[in-house]
Amino acid sequence: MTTQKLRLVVGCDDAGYDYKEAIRADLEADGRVASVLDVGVDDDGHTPYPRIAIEAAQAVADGRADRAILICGTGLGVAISANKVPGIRAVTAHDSFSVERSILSNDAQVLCMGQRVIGRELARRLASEWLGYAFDPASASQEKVSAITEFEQTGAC
Ligand SMILES: O=C[C@H](O)[C@H](O)COP(=O)(O)O
Repeated sequence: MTTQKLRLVVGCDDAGYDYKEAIRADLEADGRVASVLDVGVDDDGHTPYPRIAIEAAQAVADGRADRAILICGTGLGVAISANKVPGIRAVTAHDSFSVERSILSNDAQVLCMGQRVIGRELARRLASEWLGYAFDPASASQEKVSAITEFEQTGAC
């Protein structure tokens, strides 16, 4: 369980707008959430997904937010884009177990989902479940997450 309220970012392209809006409303009403920064798009937005995903990931990497949820058609393009920001671990996950392990195994700060892939209510439920997990830096997974960071920073691991 998370113990401190999370500062979140949400973002999408036009293919993910409806789910982003629904999830943002859920997050804003959730007592586990301290704040929600919406980096777009809005209801007539056509910003390409890489720009939205990178802006959201930079907010996390800069320490302005703790985590982000990104929605596009598949959840793939936003994950690829977010992962280009140093320090970011973004995953695409559409099932409960993967969402859990994205935090507990991978300490991933960014969850990506696809509006053209899963149902709206499942996406909302997964977002809620995701909020409830916290990575344990004392766990055996820390060493593996650290190896990712080491490679990113030094080119070796
Ligand atoms: O990963 C990309 C997303 O699914 C995006 O919403 C759609 O991208 P496309 O228009 O290039 O297919």
